[in-house]
Amino acid sequence: MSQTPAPSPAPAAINRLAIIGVGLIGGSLALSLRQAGYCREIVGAGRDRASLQQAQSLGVIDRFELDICAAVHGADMIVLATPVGAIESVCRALRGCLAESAVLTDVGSVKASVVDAVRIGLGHLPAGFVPAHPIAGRERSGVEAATADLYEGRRVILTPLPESDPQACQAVRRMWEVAGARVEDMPVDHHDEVLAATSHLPHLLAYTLVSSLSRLGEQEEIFRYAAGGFRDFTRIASSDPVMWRDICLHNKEAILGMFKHFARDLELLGEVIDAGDGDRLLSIFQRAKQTRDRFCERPDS
Ligand SMILES: NC(=O)c1ccc[n+]([C@@H]2O[C@H](COP(=O)([O-])OP(=O)(O)OC[C@H]3O[C@@H](n4cnc5c(N)ncnc54)[C@H](O)[C@@H]3O)[C@@H](O)[C@H]2O)c1
Ligand SMILES: O=C(O)C(=O)C[C@]1(C(=O)O)C=C[C@@H](O)C=C1
Repeated sequence: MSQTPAPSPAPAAINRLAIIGVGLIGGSLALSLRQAGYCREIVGAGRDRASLQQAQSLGVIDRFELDICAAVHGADMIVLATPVGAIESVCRALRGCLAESAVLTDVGSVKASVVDAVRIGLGHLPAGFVPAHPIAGRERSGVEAATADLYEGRRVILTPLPESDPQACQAVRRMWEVAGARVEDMPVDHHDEVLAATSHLPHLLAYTLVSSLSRLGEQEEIFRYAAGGFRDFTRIASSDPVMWRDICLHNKEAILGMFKHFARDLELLGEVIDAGDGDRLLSIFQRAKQTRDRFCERPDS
């Protein structure tokens, strides 16, 4: 009796995906696309042989290259997933190696300076370049922290440029949707202002609080009595210092603008406490509680 052959799997939409910088963010993208069968081959590139070997043995990438040009050879999708301070030098190394049809995207936490870095590094902005930023992550870094479900139900912001080819935008959007994300477009400058408020400011406050307390003479004693409040507020101070140094250096104006806004409110709080104005304290805390409770009720929070 003749058997009906099993239907052949749908062809992978990305033939060769090259990820430059296979850490938490690039590695998680690779894992989720691999799980979905969306790429025929995933090639990793970076500077550190040991971590690329680890990425290969964890099944995150199929193979790796230490030479960035070799890694992007024949790739139809290239993702820059290094800290933002490395993007310019990576793009310099990519000069003359990118196929005209290749789609180039990134995952950087800031966008205006990444666009500048790509323009300077490559010498022009290719039509295939579509900047992107997944609003998902954690305080651990490196490929060992990567997970296939990191982007499930999370937002990814695309900041397409006037130069960006609509088909390249569609390819980047589809890739992130396959990884489980909800994709939205936003202008570059607006992205940098919004993220300065809700991501960069909280990280810098957490780092500063821990750094400031660690220099108190009584630190042995105070940390003995630190508990859930301290742990919750400061989780993100365990994030990668190189990544956050680069974010500060590359989103300076928006971050300093948020510092001014926050410093005014902190000063006001000091005045209200000094004046013993309980009603005013209550109204500040009530507004904050309502805002955070509403945020936490959102399914995507
Ligand atoms: N961690 C987060 O929560 C988060 C969230 C969203 C976006 N991002 C952005 O994603 C990017 C990567 O962050 P991550 O958390 O995956 O960091 P990571 O440290 O886990 O990974 C970065 C990788 O880049 C490699 N690398 C560094 N410099 C390089 C260079 N010059 N050439 C080639 N490879 C290089 C490192 O070896 C590492 O493998 C950053 O731009 C960051 O702003 C991070
Ligand atoms: O959840 C965390 O630990 C993160 O730091 C993720 C987080 C953030 O929410 O601020 C950090 C940086 C990004 O660019 C995007 C997301």
